[in-house]
Amino acid sequence: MEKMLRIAVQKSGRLSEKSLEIIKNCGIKFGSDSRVLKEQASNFPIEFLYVRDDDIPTYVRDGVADIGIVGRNEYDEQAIDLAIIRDLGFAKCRLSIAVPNDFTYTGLSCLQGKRIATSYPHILAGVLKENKVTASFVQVSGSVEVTPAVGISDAICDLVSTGATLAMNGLREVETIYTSTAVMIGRNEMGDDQKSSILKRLMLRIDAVMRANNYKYVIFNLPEEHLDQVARIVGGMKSPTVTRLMEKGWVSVQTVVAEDTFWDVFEQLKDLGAQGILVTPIEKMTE
Ligand SMILES: Nc1ncnc2c1ncn2[C@@H]1O[C@H](COP(=O)(O)OP(=O)(O)OP(=O)(O)O)[C@@H](O)[C@H]1O
Ligand SMILES: O=P(O)(O)OC[C@H]1O[C@H](OP(=O)(O)OP(=O)(O)O)[C@H](O)[C@@H]1O
Ligand SMILES: [Mg+2]
Repeated sequence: MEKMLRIAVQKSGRLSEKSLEIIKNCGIKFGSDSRVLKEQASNFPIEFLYVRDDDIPTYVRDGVADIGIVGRNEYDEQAIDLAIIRDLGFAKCRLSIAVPNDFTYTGLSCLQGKRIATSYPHILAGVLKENKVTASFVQVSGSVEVTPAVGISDAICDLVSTGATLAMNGLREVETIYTSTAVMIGRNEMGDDQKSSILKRLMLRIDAVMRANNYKYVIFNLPEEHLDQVARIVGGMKSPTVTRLMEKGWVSVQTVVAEDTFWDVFEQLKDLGAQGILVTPIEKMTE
């Protein structure tokens, strides 16, 4: 019987949707009912385990799951020796220190002797130690932002993305101590050739999906005289594809452009007389 690679993903929360989306975009079919906590894909040798994110590093260490998707913050907080197989890039957030709006903050030394509420005592302890600050920790597993208002902490250290939760609870961010994205984790040694080869196949697909997400396919018309300049701006995968238009002196150019440089490139193309710029997403992309 063919072996299965077992992946642990968060059952519900900030990581769930994107974790499953990335695997679905690999053409892997699954997802019967959200109450099913273990299921197999119908067209790939992979089995899903839907659990709390805090449990994922231990499950992977103990071999309950072979790989898992967690926030890097959770992985570092638990300090379990595992391998980071890939940074998946989503669930971008930061671990920050925040204080009540009326707290006069001039630096980490202001926290000396204070009570700090957090769900990340290990990461926080490391930063305070480095800065020779001694504080007491109030360990809570959620709703950290409420603790100063109820008098059990003087400051907090929690995850921030938009900053809306801090603002709505009368807190202000004063120090970012850590930044995080979702990562795929696994044991340093899989210890099983069949599973290693399934993981290799899976990563080939995930890489193609991630690369595609970072690029756009761009088509535009251009006065031929500007082709050399444009080729320097848009390299494409090898070089741009150029076809002649019926109208004399004009060409159509097809290329790929990295998402994070897209608007810069767009402006330069406009300046060089590009017209009818069409931009489409790419589904899969290999090197
Ligand atoms: N506001 C945010 N924006 C982006 N990513 C976030 C945000 N908050 C948390 N994350 C990331 O998502 C991970 C899971 O967050 P979530 O709040 O869903 O966890 P949880 O409440 O501990 O869930 P669980 O019920 O599975 O234990 C965090 O460890 C972090 O990496
Ligand atoms: O800066 P923001 O965009 O407002 O996001 C920050 C909030 O998001 C996370 O909690 P989440 O909403 O996931 O709830 P939880 O406490 O149940 O984990 C985090 O713990 C913050 O409370
Ligand atoms: Mg959790």
